[in-house]
Amino acid sequence: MSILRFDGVGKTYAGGREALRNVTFSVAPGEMLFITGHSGAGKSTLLKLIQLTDRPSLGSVLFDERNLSNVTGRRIAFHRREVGVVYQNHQLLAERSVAENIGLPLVLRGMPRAEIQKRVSSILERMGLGARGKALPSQLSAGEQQRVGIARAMIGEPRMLIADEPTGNLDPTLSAEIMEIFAALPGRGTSVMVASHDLALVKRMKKRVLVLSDGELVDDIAPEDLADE
Ligand SMILES: Nc1ncnc2c1ncn2[C@@H]1O[C@H](COP(=O)(O)OP(=O)(O)OP(=O)(O)O)[C@@H](O)[C@H]1O
Repeated sequence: MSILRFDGVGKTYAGGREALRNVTFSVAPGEMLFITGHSGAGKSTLLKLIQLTDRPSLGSVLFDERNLSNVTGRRIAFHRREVGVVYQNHQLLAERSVAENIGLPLVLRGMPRAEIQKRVSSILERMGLGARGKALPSQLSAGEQQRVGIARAMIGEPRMLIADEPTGNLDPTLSAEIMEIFAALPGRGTSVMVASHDLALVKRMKKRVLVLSDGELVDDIAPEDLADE
């Protein structure tokens, strides 16, 4: 049983650039893994195929045992509810409070306000942002803003959380702190997949690491094989 399975996936962009070649791996429910590789290795392309912002040219992507090539039209929006996304620059709404930013995905789903408030307070606590709900994003530090981005992606209890270079704008200490937050997220039923070019940082987290090079999956390192590095 897997939440995500790539089976012989290839992606060639218009113009002939082959971004992914014969990529096969699977992710168990609640598993945490990193994906790393040099710039242009194909990390963002792989994440786009999970969000259905792009489609494979070859092979198949299965999410919760469903082939995503059969997910079209209105069903794309339902699929995206199951995939929380954390962005590098967090993309928070500047004029909305932290609590409003985090609750927005639930407002869009029409959830009752009291239930949204309850969930938002709980996730604010969990992210160590308990006192910052009424603040505007600009009043927070870079690390706090990224924690708000993670909270917003998690609030809908997605089956999988994906993040593309979530520490790209942070200094090394904050980057490690944010990666620790990702590493602590699974175990509540959400699988987490974080892309980062920073191999040294990723290896320190002692989680599974997929390594892409020129579009090919060249390594799939188990946490126990990172223990002594
Ligand atoms: N929309 C596109 N059209 C054409 N080529 C693209 C497109 N998006 C990405 N590419 C190319 O596909 C390859 C893989 O890009 P991708 O963004 O997936 O790599 P990445 O590993 O995420 O890199 P980075 O760490 O720099 O973000 C690169 O050569 C890139 O130039």
